[in-house]
Amino acid sequence: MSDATTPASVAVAPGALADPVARKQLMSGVDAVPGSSKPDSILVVDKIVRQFGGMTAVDVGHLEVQRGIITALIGPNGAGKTTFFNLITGFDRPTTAGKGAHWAFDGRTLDKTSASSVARAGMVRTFQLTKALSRMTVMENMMLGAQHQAGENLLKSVFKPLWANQEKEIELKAEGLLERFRLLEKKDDYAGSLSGGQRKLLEMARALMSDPKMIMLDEPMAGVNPALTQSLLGHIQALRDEGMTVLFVEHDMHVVRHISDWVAVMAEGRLVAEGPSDTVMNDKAVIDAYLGAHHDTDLGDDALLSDEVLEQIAEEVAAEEAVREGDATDEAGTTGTTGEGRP
Ligand SMILES: Nc1ncnc2c1ncn2[C@@H]1O[C@H](COP(=O)(O)OP(=O)(O)OP(=O)(O)O)[C@@H](O)[C@H]1O
Repeated sequence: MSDATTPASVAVAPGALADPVARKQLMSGVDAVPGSSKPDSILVVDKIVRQFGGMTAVDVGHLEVQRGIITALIGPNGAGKTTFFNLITGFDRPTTAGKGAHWAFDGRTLDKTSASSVARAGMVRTFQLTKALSRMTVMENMMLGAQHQAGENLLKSVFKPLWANQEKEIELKAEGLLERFRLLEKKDDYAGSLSGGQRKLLEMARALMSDPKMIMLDEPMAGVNPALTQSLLGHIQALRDEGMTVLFVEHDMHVVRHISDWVAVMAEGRLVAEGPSDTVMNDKAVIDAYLGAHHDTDLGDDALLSDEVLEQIAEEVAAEEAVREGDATDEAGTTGTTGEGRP
């Protein structure tokens, strides 16, 4: 848990955070430290640890997600982001289950809640199209997204005429969402025939069938061509502007910079930094987490390459050159060539 001062609790009115100034103002009182308290947290996570054999994939002490804004969860490969998503949505169990792990969504404890109950509570994640889903039509995929509504319940099937109206309603809702995501004319096509970007739109549309309060997107931009990127980003921002909370995992740092109101960073299973994107992406812990291993990682802004990092890279390059020169000199000594390798 952070030792940050708790900002005054503020109940955010739906839609109030469509205004960027309001969002900035709201988050300006929040300390940019891992585990900081938020004015109106929709998700609060405590002591979630997941070990695989002897390896700790996730070890998050405390994390709060602010309601009504876009939060990005970033971190290098293997940082534990997907495992963390799996844990809080009930698709996996923490090693600390029953031993201090606790998480609550919109005030409701989810520790022992199944994945479908988590979705019913209003926290819904997108899923990549599996082979089975690819063989279903776009509309069939949408109807699956509404599974917990009438029609799913076998008992109700006995009284079909009673809920047949609702089935029609669900279909209309699906059509409305498909129209919004420009997929309506594809509704009878196999989902597998969609482009990468259209699949992402379908994943989002399907998640919205259950009217979530928070949508969790796992790499929404992966495999999306530039033409659809802008449209996808616009859809994500529109959801936020309508009052939905968005939590997303993304590797594309340009995207993170562009749409995130807040960024949380994981490395080696832990939460290592938090804050507004411009602050976080200049944070030494973040730079170390990404650049420590991969100097060629694009963090979306050259400004991130601080003097310190540039100096470090320059030193490493100079050291490598010195080694190469040493090798060349050795070679010259044994073959009788000049330093430039010419006889
Ligand atoms: N089922 C599993 N069994 C064993 N190890 C696992 C399992 N799932 C994840 N891991 C390990 O846990 C660590 C965290 O993986 P995870 O996929 O959560 O990271 P990530 O941050 O989502 O990475 P990426 O950005 O590459 O998707 C990795 O070392 C991974 O190999």
